[in-house]
Amino acid sequence: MRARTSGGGPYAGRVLSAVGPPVTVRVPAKINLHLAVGDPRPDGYHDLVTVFQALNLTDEVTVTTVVPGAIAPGVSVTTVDGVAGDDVPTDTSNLAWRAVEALARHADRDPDVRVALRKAIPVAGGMAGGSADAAGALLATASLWRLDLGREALMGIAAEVGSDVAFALHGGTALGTGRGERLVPVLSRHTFHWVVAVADHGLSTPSVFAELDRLRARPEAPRRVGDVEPVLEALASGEARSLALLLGNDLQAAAVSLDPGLRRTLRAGVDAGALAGVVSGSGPTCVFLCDGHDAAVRVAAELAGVGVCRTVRVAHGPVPGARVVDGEGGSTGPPRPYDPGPGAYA
Ligand SMILES: C[C@@](CO)(OP(=O)(O)O)[C@H](O)COP(=O)(O)OP(=O)(O)OC[C@H]1O[C@@H](n2ccc(N)nc2=O)[C@H](O)[C@@H]1O
Ligand SMILES: Nc1ncnc2c1ncn2[C@@H]1O[C@H](COP(=O)(O)OP(=O)(O)O)[C@@H](O)[C@H]1O
Repeated sequence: MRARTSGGGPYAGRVLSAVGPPVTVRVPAKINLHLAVGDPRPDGYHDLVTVFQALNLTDEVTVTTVVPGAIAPGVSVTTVDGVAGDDVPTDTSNLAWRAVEALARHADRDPDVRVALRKAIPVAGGMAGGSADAAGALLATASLWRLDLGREALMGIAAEVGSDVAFALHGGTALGTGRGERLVPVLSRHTFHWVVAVADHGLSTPSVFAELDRLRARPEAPRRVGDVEPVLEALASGEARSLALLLGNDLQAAAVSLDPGLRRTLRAGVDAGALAGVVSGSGPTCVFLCDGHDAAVRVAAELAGVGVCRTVRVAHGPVPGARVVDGEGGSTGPPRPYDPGPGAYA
């Protein structure tokens, strides 16, 4: 079914796409188990060597075809699980919308969709919630439009939208280089159990990178994290205790410098019985590796009682990247053009 708009508005006279059922994609948050940050590049970015892991803390992105007079183009946001969504834009600066626009340019068509975000990933928390929404919007829109896109093409568009978007599509555990957008799957045996301490405020990613540059310009520059190889070996062994000794993040010193209260959060998690804790990405979320699910539940309960953060969540990883989900709001149509494949969470 194709429809032509009538009357005014941005799509007046244009041929609109077939009005198929909405597509819903579930997409995970990430944490960085290892984050080595290089010196600033001429383009303002920093080269990274990072190990991402996707956690079962997910946003849902539903993309619906615009119906003139009924469904307007744009973005709407609802939050769940106590997530504070005030900072999430609903205009064209929303990363999910930017992803739709990037895909529309690639497909040479109008971005004639409505994007509904259901956010459970903390905002500006160092868990790449915006990037997750962008990845979800890309996959959902590509499915809605039944674009014949390969994995490489979709990953390329993802990397244009933001450094972490490609990983949100990929999921699992992966080694990221460049800005973090060049990915290689990492063998990760077993499931790792985490406690996620969500702060009551966000930290701006560019400010944290800038603070690291400032700290590194001083004589007492923070120590850099070690090589990534031992981290990869610990992941392959599946030993949480080995991995705990190796968690490291060059941005942690900068995040703590901007938000000294994080020191207390990190200490409280370990005092509560976690094997180790680390700031995720640019923070301020802190994640704590625990010795199994039951231990994580105990640590979460104790940490929640200390009052060092807004909310505490129990999570595990690795989990798959962005996936079309069936059910209400989802689509049960024929196979989708993009399939990240089983290697996505080796
Ligand atoms: C730090 C990390 C680690 O995974 O995660 P978050 O803490 O944001 O979740 C990422 O590298 C963040 O990726 P993302 O949030 O997509 O960043 P982008 O939108 O690409 O960049 C935002 C800004 O951060 C700085 N930036 C980002 C990535 C990078 N490799 N070097 C940088 O210097 C730049 O100032 C850039 O303008
Ligand atoms: N869909 C989105 N969800 C969350 N934040 C978004 C989104 N689109 C744009 N933003 C902006 O990006 C900033 C960083 O958000 P987020 O991706 O959640 O954190 P981080 O970069 O720390 O992982 C937010 O403060 C917000 O202004």
